[in-house]
Amino acid sequence: MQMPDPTRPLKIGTRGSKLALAQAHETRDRLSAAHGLPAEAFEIVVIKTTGDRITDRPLKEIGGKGLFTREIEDALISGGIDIAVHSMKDMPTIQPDGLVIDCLLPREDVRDAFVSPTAQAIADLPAGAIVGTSSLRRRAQLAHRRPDLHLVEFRGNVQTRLKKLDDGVATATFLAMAGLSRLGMLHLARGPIDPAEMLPAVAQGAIGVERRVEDELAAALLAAIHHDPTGHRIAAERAFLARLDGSCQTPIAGLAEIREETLLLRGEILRPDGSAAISGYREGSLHDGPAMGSDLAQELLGRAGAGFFDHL
Ligand SMILES: NCc1[nH]cc(CCC(=O)O)c1CC(=O)O
Repeated sequence: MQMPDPTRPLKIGTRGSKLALAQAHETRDRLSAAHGLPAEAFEIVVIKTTGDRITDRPLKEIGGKGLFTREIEDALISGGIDIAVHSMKDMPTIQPDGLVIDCLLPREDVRDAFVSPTAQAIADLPAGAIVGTSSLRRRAQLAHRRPDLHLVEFRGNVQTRLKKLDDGVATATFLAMAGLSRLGMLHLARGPIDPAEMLPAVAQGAIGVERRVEDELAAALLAAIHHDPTGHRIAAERAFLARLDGSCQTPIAGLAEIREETLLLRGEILRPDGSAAISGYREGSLHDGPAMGSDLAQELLGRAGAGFFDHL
């Protein structure tokens, strides 16, 4: 196989948060191990996105898709970087012309973690307890199960949110187990939440690597670290999301799993205020993910009827 030019390192674009950097390092280490390349063959390039710049407003107010990805994709298109590492959970379902994500790393824990200095689990929270989250999905899921809780907006990276808990702004919050694990902070989780109780976000725990479609060197390098089972699961979940036209404004959850060569997909949509939730299920062969995802989305949309998402 063609090897990277030793005088020109492969530029890996990423956001600058600790979690994003940990993911970029994992990608570099996997590439380095798969191809026997030294650390000098790679350069990590930190790119600031709109979502990173605006930290004082709820994400849904800033609006638009790709708040955490647009600037990185621009750098990829213009050749400033060669590959880009993303949390697939934050990725729009359609990539810009000329870019493709066909490399998924082995998926981490998909579950949400319950984080609180005082309570052991959701059931322990007293009526009226304040819970912080910036995720519309987690907010709607929690409001659905525990309408007595008081939900507040909790923006910022993992460190910022933990600081807010310390400062007593809220009694509890939720974070992805995957993020805590990659940050070496799993001890902060009181415990994982069973997906049957709180279905995770589409693609939670999955890292994807984006490249230019015509970049054959990047394609060959990345093919060696692609994890096929994760690819099938993410394809199903993202097809579900795509058919729902999921934006950051819509509470949607989805999880595909593989059991004995069968792909199992669960999906859920909720009213933003948690006053209703509709869920469904499909199963099929490993390559059926895209069809299963859009078919399940179609069913849920039909059951929901017009205006389902409008309630606030
Ligand atoms: N929206 C921010 C974000 N994007 C990816 C992760 C965690 C890592 C992952 O799910 O892969 C997080 C933080 C969180 O939800 O706690």
